[in-house]
Amino acid sequence: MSSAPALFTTVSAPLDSVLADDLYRFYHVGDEETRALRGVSLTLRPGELVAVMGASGSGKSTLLACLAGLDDPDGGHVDIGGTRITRRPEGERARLRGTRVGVLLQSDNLLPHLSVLDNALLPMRLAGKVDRTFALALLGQVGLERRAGHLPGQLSGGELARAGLVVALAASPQVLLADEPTAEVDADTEQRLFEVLDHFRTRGGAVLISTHSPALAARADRVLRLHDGRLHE
Ligand SMILES: Nc1ncnc2c1ncn2[C@@H]1O[C@H](COP(=O)(O)OP(=O)(O)OP(=O)(O)O)[C@@H](O)[C@H]1O
Repeated sequence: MSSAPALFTTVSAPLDSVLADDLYRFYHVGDEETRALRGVSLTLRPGELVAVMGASGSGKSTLLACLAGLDDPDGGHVDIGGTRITRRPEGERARLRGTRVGVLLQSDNLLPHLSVLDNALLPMRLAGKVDRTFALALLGQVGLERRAGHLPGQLSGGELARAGLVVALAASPQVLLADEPTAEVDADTEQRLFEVLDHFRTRGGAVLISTHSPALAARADRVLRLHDGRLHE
């Protein structure tokens, strides 16, 4: 499986894949203020895999959501391949994500009434490039070829994690932003998922993951640590 043929076309992005400049995000619930991000800056370049680690509640999911343009920071901005995603109309953000960014959130990416294969074909349809052979090859790479016709509710937790990654990568993005892609999977499944990330990185994709897994972080090019809303390399 790890010696799979080159699945991803080589990405050539001349600019930083992701540039985050001085991000602030404060949440307010009643009188309670949570300072989730306090001046976070980072760059993610083509062909690198960066892991963000930090205690539960340190702001990792908030950072990922701001990078993906799913949430707006209160201060600072994010550029994807030189294009601003922060505080842009939702249609523009969705287009940018659809063409350049694969997003894998903690709550999985799959629509419950579509088969695993149809879930993988959906982002391709939105990006205007349906490639069933590629979708099946990706499913094969994560060992899910025999689950293509199953509904998400018929998969195990580890299988769901693998299918979610396939959906995030289906439209051949330049950037993958994945929030704890190996949460709640066993060591073998983590290895399979890493191989897919590594393959994507080798072909020039830029990967940023949040993780609690020291084993996964050890295989990243860089590890960033979030503590009290600030990043430390
Ligand atoms: N929508 C929200 N409203 C209010 N507070 C929030 C909201 N989302 C997150 N928070 C708070 O912001 C802080 C950062 O949360 P976040 O989910 O980014 O942390 P995390 O590092 O991803 O945690 P975990 O590792 O447990 O997933 C936490 O204290 C959380 O309670």
